[in-house]
Amino acid sequence: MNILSIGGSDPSSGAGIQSDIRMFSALNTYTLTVITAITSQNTSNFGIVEPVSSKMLKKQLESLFLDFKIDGIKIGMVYNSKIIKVIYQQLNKLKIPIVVDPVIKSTTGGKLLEINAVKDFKKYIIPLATVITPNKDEAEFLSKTKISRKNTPKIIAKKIQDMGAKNVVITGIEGRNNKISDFVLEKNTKYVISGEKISKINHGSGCNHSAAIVYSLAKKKSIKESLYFARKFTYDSIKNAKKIGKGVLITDIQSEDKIKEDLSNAINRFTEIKGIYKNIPECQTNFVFSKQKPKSTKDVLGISGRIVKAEKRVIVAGELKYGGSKHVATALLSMNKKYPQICSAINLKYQKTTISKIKKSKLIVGSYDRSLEPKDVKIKGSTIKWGINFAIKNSKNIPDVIYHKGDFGKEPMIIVFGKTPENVLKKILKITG
Ligand SMILES: Nc1ncnc2c1ncn2[C@@H]1O[C@H](COP(=O)(O)OP(=O)(O)O)[C@@H](O)[C@H]1O
Ligand SMILES: Cc1ncc(COP(=O)(O)OP(=O)(O)O)c(N)n1
Repeated sequence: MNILSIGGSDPSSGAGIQSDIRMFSALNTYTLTVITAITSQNTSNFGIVEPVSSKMLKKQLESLFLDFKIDGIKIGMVYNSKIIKVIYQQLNKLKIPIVVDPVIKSTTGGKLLEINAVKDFKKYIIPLATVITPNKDEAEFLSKTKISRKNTPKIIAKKIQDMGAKNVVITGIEGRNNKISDFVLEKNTKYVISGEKISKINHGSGCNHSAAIVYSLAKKKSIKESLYFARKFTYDSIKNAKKIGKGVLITDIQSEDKIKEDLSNAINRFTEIKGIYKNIPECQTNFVFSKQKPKSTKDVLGISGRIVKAEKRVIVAGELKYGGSKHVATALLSMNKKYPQICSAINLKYQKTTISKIKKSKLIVGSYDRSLEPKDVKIKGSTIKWGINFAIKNSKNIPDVIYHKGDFGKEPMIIVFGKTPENVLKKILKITG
């Protein structure tokens, strides 16, 4: 799939064209780009803007339209009237989804749309939009109306829809109980998408949101499905935002490929630890790594077979697959529910020597006694969940390791937890060998 991003260059790659390339790549989508303006900005300050000429803009667009099948277009920073008019001339006959992110001011205070271009923005760019995604301030600015009890988000969204956008999403409306909501006016239907507000000031969430919407629309999903997808995608990107520069955080997506790469590297290194075969239990070992906010074992990457003992070596039997692990993944899900930063785990053979090494190292250890398992837990088969929750409850801090000594016919086990497979590996190195 090919998606075209039309917008400004942000050298810090936190927003604009460079951010879109990162996001579409994380979604395994080829990004075509047309630059409207070059900006100088970083995570703290906004410098200057140099718009490209109309001729340059037109040539960029023509060169792409002549060569590629384009499945969707995202429009970000357009800056001035000349740019706006060229975009309109080139795009107004297209029949593919177009998402407009009306960027007016950057988080760092930079001007992304000239004030004397606002009229043309409304006249030419807004009517191109299959979906337009103003944040609350942008919606108030475009509609010239402050959101209030009288002037509800619906009234404001309708004003923007009347300018020609087919569907309007007003993002980032803050509510009570740490909630943040997006108000949607889809043709004649209205609804609200609400969720938890992450307390991070970030660069790029709006760009990611509109990028994810166009990606999903280009995959022929409905407006509603696309908005829910984009909301989750953006939430993950904010959750995973990193302090790369000195100022605001830069949003990022932990791509599935990166999860695979990290887990695969850690598994390879695990198999090379001297004498590690002594730590493989009878039921063998699995090593898992989850996506952010995993909901079920389907969001946890693990080995579809196991890491097995072959005399004095260990070998990986099976492939990395989401849903590949049941037991270790279930233990991780219980831990992650309480401590969302914990996304990786491995199970090892229970040995008294390992437990005493764990106790000597500074790792935090929790345990549970399977003979205390309530009957209904046994019947429901939710032993692991019960055990991990029991150990968490009885530990003041996040346990690095949880073990149980088994029960009649049940093998004792140690599970090592960490934020990443690399983090788990570091803990294993402290307690094995
Ligand atoms: N702090 C936050 N926590 C969770 N979601 C957020 C947060 N800030 C914005 N969002 C969501 O991210 C998406 C992009 O919105 P927003 O960041 O408001 O756009 P913009 O960058 O244009 O201001 C929306 O779905 C919005 O609700
Ligand atoms: C070139 C460029 N385009 C867009 C923006 C807006 O980024 P930001 O201020 O972080 O806002 P959101 O991406 O979160 O809407 C920019 N700064 N530069």
